[in-house]
Amino acid sequence: MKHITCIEDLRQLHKRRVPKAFFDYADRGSYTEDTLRANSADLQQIKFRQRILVDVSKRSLSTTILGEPSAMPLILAPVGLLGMQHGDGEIYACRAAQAAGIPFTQSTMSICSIEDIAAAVDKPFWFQLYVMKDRGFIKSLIERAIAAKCSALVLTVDLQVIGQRHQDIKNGMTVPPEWSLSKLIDFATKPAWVSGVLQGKRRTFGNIAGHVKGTEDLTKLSEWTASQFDTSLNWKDIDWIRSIWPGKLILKGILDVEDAELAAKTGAQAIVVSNHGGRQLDGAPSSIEVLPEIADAVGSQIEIMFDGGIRTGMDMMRALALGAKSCMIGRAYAYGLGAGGQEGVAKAIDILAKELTTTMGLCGVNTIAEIDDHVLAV
Ligand SMILES: Cc1cc2nc3c(=O)[nH]c(=O)nc-3n(C[C@H](O)[C@H](O)[C@H](O)COP(=O)(O)O)c2cc1C
Ligand SMILES: CCCCCCC(=O)C(=O)O
Repeated sequence: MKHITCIEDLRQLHKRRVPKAFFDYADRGSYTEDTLRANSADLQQIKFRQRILVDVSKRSLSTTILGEPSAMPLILAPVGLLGMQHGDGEIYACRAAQAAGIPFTQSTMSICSIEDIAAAVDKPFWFQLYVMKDRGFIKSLIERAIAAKCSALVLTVDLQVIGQRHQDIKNGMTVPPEWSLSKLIDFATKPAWVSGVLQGKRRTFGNIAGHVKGTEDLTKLSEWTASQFDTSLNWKDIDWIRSIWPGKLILKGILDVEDAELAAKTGAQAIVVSNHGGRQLDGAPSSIEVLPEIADAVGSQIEIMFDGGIRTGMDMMRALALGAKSCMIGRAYAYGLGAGGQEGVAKAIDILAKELTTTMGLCGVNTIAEIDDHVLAV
């Protein structure tokens, strides 16, 4: 990893090492991908104010996230199928996050199960929930997260209806998955990836397989899962979740001020301003475009997390300056995982940390708490 200097280097290595279907699943977005592109493009347009001759010798990235100390204002976002980017990918990503002193969020749609991760790491991690029609199963999933001592529940609220990702269909990432000669050849040319995945604990959705009747079979499992996303999910369901989950609750996928105001009234501790990394509502604004108005409206009532398009520490600084208390990354660490397992995820975190600390120094700030819009050029 010596010559890897930025997240784009990890992306290129991921692309070489992981079969195209899984690389594209991580990399691409929904429909025209306008929102996917806008996430990064809008961040990059924001310019900093360079400040000089300020003593920046005592810079620190340390902060708190939901009242807990964190080495930096960064969280690994829930990313489905990490175990297909690298065998046991969820475990390696969680270990890298914990070694760096930041939270890791396990997706409902993980390959490793909640219990697999809990048995493999020392500290609590966060669990992300997709609410499915089978509420008995969802109740049992929340109870499993409680038993595993997960320290926050991230309820994703922007995937009741699934945005189509054209490239997944073209690559046969469908229900059931499609096989082709070119796909088999692609797999055959990635022996290190194949052996890593074969050595992994599981190769299907670990949280779901076997817990619901018939889902031991891969086709049935994927059909059941695809049919389970619940379009009837609404604000009243938050009360039901809160009646089962006693801990910290985060609502992820908010882009609208009115929704942020409703979220602040639910008793949740945080929201994530997010458009699901441009994978859902194509044509939605970039996350950074709506962050300032949401932060103005509810920032004093509820903790604000941000994601969408973060590829550099400079992007983190921009989001912090516009009202986020912390940032989540999805692709940036998924690229690291595909490129080099735990070491690759650690590299992604380290790249962002170094870029953020450098940017702070050149903008004349020493602490995360000092970052606000005075670091931006107007
Ligand atoms: C491959 C992939 C899978 C994802 N799976 C989930 C998921 O299971 N649950 C969820 O809430 N968000 C999921 N997301 C969205 C991320 O949590 C996050 O919102 C998004 O990646 C942020 O944008 P970024 O990738 O530009 O950092 C996924 C994102 C990617 C790239
Ligand atoms: C059947 C689609 C499930 C998608 C789950 C993972 C996810 O959120 C993503 O963005 O991909």
